[in-house]
Amino acid sequence: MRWIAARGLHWREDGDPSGAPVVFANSLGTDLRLWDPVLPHLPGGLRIIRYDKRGHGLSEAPPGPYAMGTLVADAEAVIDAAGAREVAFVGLSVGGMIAQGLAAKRLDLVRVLALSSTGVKIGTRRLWQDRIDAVRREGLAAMAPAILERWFAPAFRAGDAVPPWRRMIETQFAQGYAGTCAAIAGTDLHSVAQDLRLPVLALAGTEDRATPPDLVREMADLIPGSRFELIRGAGHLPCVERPEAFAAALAGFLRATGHVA
Ligand SMILES: O=C(O)CC1=CCC(=O)O1
Repeated sequence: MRWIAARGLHWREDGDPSGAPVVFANSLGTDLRLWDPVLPHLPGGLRIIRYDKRGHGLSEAPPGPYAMGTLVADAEAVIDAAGAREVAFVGLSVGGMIAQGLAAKRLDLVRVLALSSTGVKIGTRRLWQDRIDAVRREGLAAMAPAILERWFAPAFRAGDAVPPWRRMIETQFAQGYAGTCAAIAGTDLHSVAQDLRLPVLALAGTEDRATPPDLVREMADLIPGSRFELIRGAGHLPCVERPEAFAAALAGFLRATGHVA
């Protein structure tokens, strides 16, 4: 367990300490355990760096609203704390927005991007304000059923794997959740995406109701030379629902771009 005191951020590393660095950024309402199902399926020779976005997991949850620039600066701080450079940055949903912002700002830190279940703009200001009002009024436990419906395809929800993910939602900070909603509401990366000049993989779950495949494809179409792949049968969190397929797509991309042998 590692800690960046100046920013109140929790991060950790796994895998090969001298391997090719891969940084993972999680989505709204999740913490770094989001990536647990994928790690066993990744190739060897990777240095896996994960962190809890501010307002989530073991990181601090200062009062919001958060700005996307602050979330990007947090990602920079994690990479600096790890002493890493030229990382592969993997971001899911708001984590994918952070990834785009980071690559635009600090191309020296990032070599390739994998953007899962994300877009250049997610939802509307009205939608996010409603979400902020709901979390302040009701709390995350009351919102969990609706969140799980957006996260997972019906087949996954019908099985017995959902309770730990419900717990993950319920144990996040309401203040951190609201602060992050505000960051998403204020973010439009249309012009940023068009100017990205690095290898990018865009991944979409065919059953995703939060960031449907068309939204992910819109982002991929804006990024010159990017690659778009569908993960069949998965909702918003393909790393949870289809971890082997997610890992295979990521590993194929890391090999194709020479990030790992
Ligand atoms: O709506 C959700 O809960 C899914 C989501 C949207 C942005 C994000 O990070 O997660």
